[in-house]
Amino acid sequence: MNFYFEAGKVLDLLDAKKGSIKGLIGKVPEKNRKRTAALVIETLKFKPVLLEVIQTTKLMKEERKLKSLNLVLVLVHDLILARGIQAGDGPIKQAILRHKTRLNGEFQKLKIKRGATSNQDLAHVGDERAASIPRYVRVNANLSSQEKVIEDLTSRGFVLSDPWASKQGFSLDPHVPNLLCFSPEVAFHEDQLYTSGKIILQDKASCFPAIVLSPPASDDAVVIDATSAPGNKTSHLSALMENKGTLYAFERDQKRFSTLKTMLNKAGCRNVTPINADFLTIDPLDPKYSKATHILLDPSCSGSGIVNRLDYLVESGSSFFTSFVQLMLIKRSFVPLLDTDDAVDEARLSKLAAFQLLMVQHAMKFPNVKRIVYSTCSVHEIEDEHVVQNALESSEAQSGKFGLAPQTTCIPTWPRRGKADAMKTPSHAMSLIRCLPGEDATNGFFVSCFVKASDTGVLTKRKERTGEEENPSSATVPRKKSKKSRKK
Ligand SMILES: C[S@@+](CC[C@H](N)C(=O)[O-])C[C@H]1O[C@@H](n2cnc3c(N)ncnc32)[C@H](O)[C@@H]1O
Repeated sequence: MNFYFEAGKVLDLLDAKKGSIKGLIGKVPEKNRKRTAALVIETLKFKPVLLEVIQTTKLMKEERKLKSLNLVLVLVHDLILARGIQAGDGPIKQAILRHKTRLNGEFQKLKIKRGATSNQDLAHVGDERAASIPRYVRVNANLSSQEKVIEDLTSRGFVLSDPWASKQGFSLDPHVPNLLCFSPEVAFHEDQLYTSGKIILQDKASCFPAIVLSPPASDDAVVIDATSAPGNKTSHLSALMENKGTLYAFERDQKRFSTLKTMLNKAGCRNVTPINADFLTIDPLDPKYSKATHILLDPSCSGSGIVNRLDYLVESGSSFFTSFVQLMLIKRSFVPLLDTDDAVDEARLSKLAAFQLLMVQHAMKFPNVKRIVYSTCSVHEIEDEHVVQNALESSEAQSGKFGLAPQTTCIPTWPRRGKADAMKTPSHAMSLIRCLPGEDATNGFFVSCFVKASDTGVLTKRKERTGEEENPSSATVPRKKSKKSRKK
């Protein structure tokens, strides 16, 4: 059983972002290392299928002894996809064997449903589009500088050149300051720049929200990251704030909160106050938080934009599909996340969208907030443009006079904007940012930014110039009719 425990532990550590597959397997006692490596990789390849089988059979719900999802995953892997569980009898093995027939049955049903002719057809082989995504490396300005990192890299043979031409080449990203692009084959998990927190491995698109929020860098700044773990965007915000002021970082999940704290510590974020709480329960008028002028909302989403699934499972953890969340779903039978049935999918997306809208509306209640960024790693309109449209029409937006920030303040040179036909006023889509996997050298992503009408600055300038109040951002503000126009 030992070697199953080792494999389960490696998967736990991968979920907690405590290292790379290679690094963590290197720490497994040598006698079990080879076997553990094979089991971990094979389990990751089949993880979505195994999760679905475990969920459908209600195995973990019925067998209270089974507490670790990752241990169950490796055991069920061997039961269904290998030569059976290679361990002596014990209560955990027995608990799983009691469901052997159903587990095998559900697996066969799944194969038929997916039109698979062999088990390998169900393996997660990654997405071809993932191959077009460079390895992005963000320099953590809290602990280093682009200049110093480049100096270090070039002293080790890296060259500023085309990252697609060789493994040694890297380039500066044209849209995100402090972001370097390498060949996807380059791994940095063991690199001292990474282990020391001087660089952060973060997809380009997921750097957009902090840039668009553009938080102030002053001692009296108050900023909120409402949904923080694992903390990539929090640490980015902290760096943009030059480690000044206060950044409240909320995270409702306890386990992810502990990952967040580790990450913030490693990244030298001295201006961040992490709080293990549900953002929706925070009183916007609480004197501690009411001063917040900028809020980042990157809530749980379907993760449909993430194409580097294997990398994603072991690296980013920034979506719904972490084992911990899966465990909660499997144990408590929450939303049937893995159901491929269209109707269930739609219901799940609607539920997510309703929650996402609530988060935006709640952020709009903070009395001093000027700028709110809402982002997802989803490509579904329902979680993206529709949430934005509904938020614009909400009473919170009306009373707070929120509209969309103009394109000029939302990475204006990024060419792919929101979907015009998904917005009531098509031109509003220009304020929104979309990233398309396979086309944009990033994962799929969506970013929007709400601003108080009076805080765009554009309004006044344009009024001064032309005497009228039309501008790209004010055009997106749902305005109440003036007394004059109401009379007409
Ligand atoms: C997409 S992840 C955030 C990723 C993070 N921004 C990053 O870049 O590393 C969403 C996170 O929000 C947390 N979350 C969801 N709803 C929340 C709420 N109401 N209050 C606080 N945290 C919440 C989830 O537990 C999850 O860790």
